[in-house]
Amino acid sequence: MKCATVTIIGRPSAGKSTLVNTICEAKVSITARTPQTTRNAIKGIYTDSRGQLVFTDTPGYHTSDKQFNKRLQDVALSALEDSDIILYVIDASRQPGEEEEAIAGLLSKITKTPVICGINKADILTEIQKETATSFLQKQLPASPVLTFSAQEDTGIDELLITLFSHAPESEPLYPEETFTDQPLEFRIAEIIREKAIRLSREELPHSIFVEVSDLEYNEEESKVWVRAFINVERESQKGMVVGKGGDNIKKIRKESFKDIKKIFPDLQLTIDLRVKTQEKWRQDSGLLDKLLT
Ligand SMILES: Nc1nc2c(ncn2[C@@H]2O[C@H](COP(=O)(O)OP(=O)(O)OP(=O)(O)O)[C@@H](O)[C@H]2O)c(=O)[nH]1
Repeated sequence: MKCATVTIIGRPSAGKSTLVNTICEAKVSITARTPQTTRNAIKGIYTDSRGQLVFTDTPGYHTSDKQFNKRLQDVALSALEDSDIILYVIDASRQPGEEEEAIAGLLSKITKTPVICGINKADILTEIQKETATSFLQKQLPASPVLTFSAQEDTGIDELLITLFSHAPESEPLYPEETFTDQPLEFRIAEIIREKAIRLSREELPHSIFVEVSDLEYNEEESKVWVRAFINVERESQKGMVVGKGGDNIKKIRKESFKDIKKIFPDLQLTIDLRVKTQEKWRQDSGLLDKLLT
């Protein structure tokens, strides 16, 4: 059997979360049109007769030196050093630019861990865009194989898995076969709510939101489960944007979250108590950042 930990790196919105979801066929990470929505190193686990691949979905790599982005960068770098394989995903519909060069430059310095390059969004790329991206990657990372696929359309993914397994070391699986994520339940629930809150709120909000599941109670006799969660915003003024007029928006967030959380508890009667709270400057609170990023 083979088993490898695979760290996915790439610019924000390259499609890293979509790729993990497609491979693992489960909603383990969150996707949204807003860049940099993935704050944690989330694992998706894929197992078949060849062995097991454990994916770490790194946050978007940023060159900014602000504390928040710096922390994201630290997470990406520490995850890279620990893995068996690095999968570098690029969205070739955008020009490479400074950020892409920074990532490629960083990866070119890695000698011990194999780097596999993936050109994503093949479904919307022109031949010229594919060629430009391929030659960029061949120049920057001449030792790395380059594959083209569409995470969204699920094309080229089988070839990607073949390449990943060919670089995976011989080893016993790290997780039981049926596992697709090792995230604690509270975290999965918080991620579902955060995704809905981001999708349903105005553009300027996303980075100011984090979700905390404060209570998760089961009543086995009555087949009931009760969830209390807080959507935390940074400023009092943002609270209204999440809650919406007459509570309209928060109701929508709860309704949409309910559908996905219900899938986790199909046989239980689910109640969600969702509230909005202001926690000023949470992004500058390093204690809280530690909690969220580990
Ligand atoms: N056309 C097309 N769109 C894609 C594909 N893969 C991802 N997308 C879209 O690209 C956007 C970003 O995808 P994500 O998976 O959230 O990207 P990410 O790299 O995880 O982003 P961060 O978490 O911000 O680092 C979403 O709107 C996806 O639907 C693809 O293969 N084709």
